[in-house]
Amino acid sequence: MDKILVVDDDLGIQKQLKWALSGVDVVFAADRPSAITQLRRFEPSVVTLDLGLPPDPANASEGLLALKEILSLAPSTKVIVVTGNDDKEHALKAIALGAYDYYQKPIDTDTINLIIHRAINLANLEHENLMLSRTNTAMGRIVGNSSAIQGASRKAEKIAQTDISVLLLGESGTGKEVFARSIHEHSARADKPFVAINCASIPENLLESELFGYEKGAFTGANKTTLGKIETAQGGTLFLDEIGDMPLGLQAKMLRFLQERVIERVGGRSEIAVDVRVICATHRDLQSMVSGETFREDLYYRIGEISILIPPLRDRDDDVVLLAKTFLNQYREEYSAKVKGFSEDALSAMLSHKWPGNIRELQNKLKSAVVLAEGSLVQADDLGLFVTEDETEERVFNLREVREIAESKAIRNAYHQAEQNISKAAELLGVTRPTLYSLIDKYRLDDLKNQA
Ligand SMILES: Nc1ncnc2c1ncn2[C@@H]1O[C@H](COP(=O)(O)OP(=O)(O)OP(=O)(O)O)[C@@H](O)[C@H]1O
Repeated sequence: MDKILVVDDDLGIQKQLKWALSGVDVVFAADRPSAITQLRRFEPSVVTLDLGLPPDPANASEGLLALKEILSLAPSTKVIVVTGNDDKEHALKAIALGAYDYYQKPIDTDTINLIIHRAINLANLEHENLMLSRTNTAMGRIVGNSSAIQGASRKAEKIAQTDISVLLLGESGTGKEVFARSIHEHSARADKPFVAINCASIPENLLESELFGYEKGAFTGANKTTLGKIETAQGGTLFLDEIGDMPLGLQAKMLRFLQERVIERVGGRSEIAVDVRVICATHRDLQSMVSGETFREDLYYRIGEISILIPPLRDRDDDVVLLAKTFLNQYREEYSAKVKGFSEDALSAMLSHKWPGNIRELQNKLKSAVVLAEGSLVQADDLGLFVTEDETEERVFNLREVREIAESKAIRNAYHQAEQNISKAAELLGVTRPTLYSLIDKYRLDDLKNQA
């Protein structure tokens, strides 16, 4: 239920508003300090604030101070100031300080009801927008909040508008194909084909005809002329996954295609012009392959006019929780399962696991957990993860560092357990909210601060 805080020392007005505001959870405060306590405790989306508060009810100073404190603690709160009959000056001052609206006494129930409900709607809308902008990166289908993934998506979004050849680098299962598709979908070629081919999964002798196509009679079994992947992508985007596994012989033919934008089918004699944008990906270290002469240097520079490093899951802060929730919802529907969320130990285990198989590993673990979970919460056990002692134990620098790592981890856990609510997280950790904020600053847990 929507919560509103009424700050007024007049008990008559408190009562009047309590009756007037049906369907809303109303809490009260009669002075500035208790208003701040209630704000911290209930986090109302809307506050009505009488500017004439004790100890100086004849003046607006205490009310204006309360307004400043409320907005600095919870800037998205919609504060409606209530002023004396002819006190327009202070009302305008309050608006200049960031109040959402003002209302002059005497209170007319219908009007104030309308103003309050409009403020509640706006606050809810802003909250929804904020949630959406957090879960969606610039590139739409890429789920993630961390600065690492946001940086990669911003780069991809800019590149999408051009025809530059892109090289996506990253470990297996980090989402290179997802990025390639997103770049295609955000490009002018979006309504043309996106054709993907994995160079590592096709036997060397078949890869050439798979890519370039073949003429009828080119080899035994070539009963009819067949287009290759490059031609099928005409006008669109060709995604060459695992380019590092392309045999050296074929690399030369690929280079010619990239330089001249023409191909010859296997067994063919004529050149065919193709207009495709090429995106390559690999988990290999192409630079050292170039040094070891297993990858052509000229091809390396041609495919990697711009490269984007897709970060491993372990470097994406709390994205693992966001992704896990997304996949949980997806699999729950797919398998008509009953699980609703994650237990504390499951969250903890997911946050400390290193995810060598990245997002694909997370998906696999979640699929079986959704099927195996007995209760309504997925447990660490269901994920095949175990809450281990801190994995950094083997490399201890000093006691300060140990404390810092342990505290950061505990803060992250509490924050997720409290569903991103800082006040609740502080309660779980047994510290005050300001102390938690200063710890977040101290340990540079910036992503938590941005979401708070
Ligand atoms: N940021 C993301 N948000 C949502 N789903 C994602 C994200 N990144 C990857 N996935 C999902 O994770 C799985 C693995 O991604 P993908 O196949 O793109 O990885 P990859 O890096 O190309 O792997 P490989 O190198 O093994 O081919 C896919 O099912 C994909 O849909």
